[in-house]
Amino acid sequence: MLTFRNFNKYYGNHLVLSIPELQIPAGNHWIKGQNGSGKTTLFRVLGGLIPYQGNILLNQSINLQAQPLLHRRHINLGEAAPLYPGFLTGTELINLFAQARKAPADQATTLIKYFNTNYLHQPVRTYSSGMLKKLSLILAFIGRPSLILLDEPLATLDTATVELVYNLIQEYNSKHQTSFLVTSHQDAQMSQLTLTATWLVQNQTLTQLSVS
Ligand SMILES: Nc1ncnc2c1ncn2[C@@H]1O[C@H](COP(=O)(O)OP(=O)(O)OP(=O)(O)O)[C@@H](O)[C@H]1O
Repeated sequence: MLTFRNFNKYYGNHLVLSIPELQIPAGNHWIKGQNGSGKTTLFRVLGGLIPYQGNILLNQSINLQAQPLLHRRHINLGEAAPLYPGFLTGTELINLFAQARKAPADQATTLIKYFNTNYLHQPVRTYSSGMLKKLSLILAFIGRPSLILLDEPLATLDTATVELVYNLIQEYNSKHQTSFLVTSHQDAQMSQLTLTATWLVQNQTLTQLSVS
């Protein structure tokens, strides 16, 4: 699914990640790593938010940096601490994302009901952190991407909503062959997910810890 070749990410002179050659197959992947190891940086690179050196290919064909439009159609990013303009409502953001990603009809409505979000008519600045997280998850699941990146999706969610997130990941995986990269500091909860492999970000690189 993802191929890294001579990949390096620096902030100024500070090397944060270096992956000379790596393949990540399709499926569900859990990315672990200590605070400051580079997980969010990796996701921001894969989400097309920050530049990098080298090549990353999706499905052997889409070069993420050279084909930004295809990239955006195929990879969705749910950020750990999303920032949205506070004056927009959740509904406005969802409509915008659904239109931009050519989402299937009724997908947004189904997701809104699924996450029981009855507050989306209010501006984003009035949301609690859990309410904001649910909105960011709806936005991450909108469209039909090949890959969804979820950075700390479980943080600030109540137990019932965590369960909903797992079930939706499994559903997208089996029905639409969507792959997932998920970071979490919550080991016990991640074990509920059927994982293809677990990875560790450490010493400025990404290594595979285990395969299911
Ligand atoms: N915009 C930035 N400019 C400069 N350095 C940055 C920037 N963002 C992150 N870093 C540095 O890159 C390294 C990796 O940070 P990153 O946020 O990717 O880690 P993380 O694994 O997601 O951490 P956490 O688990 O605490 O969220 C850290 O040393 C951090 O200081």
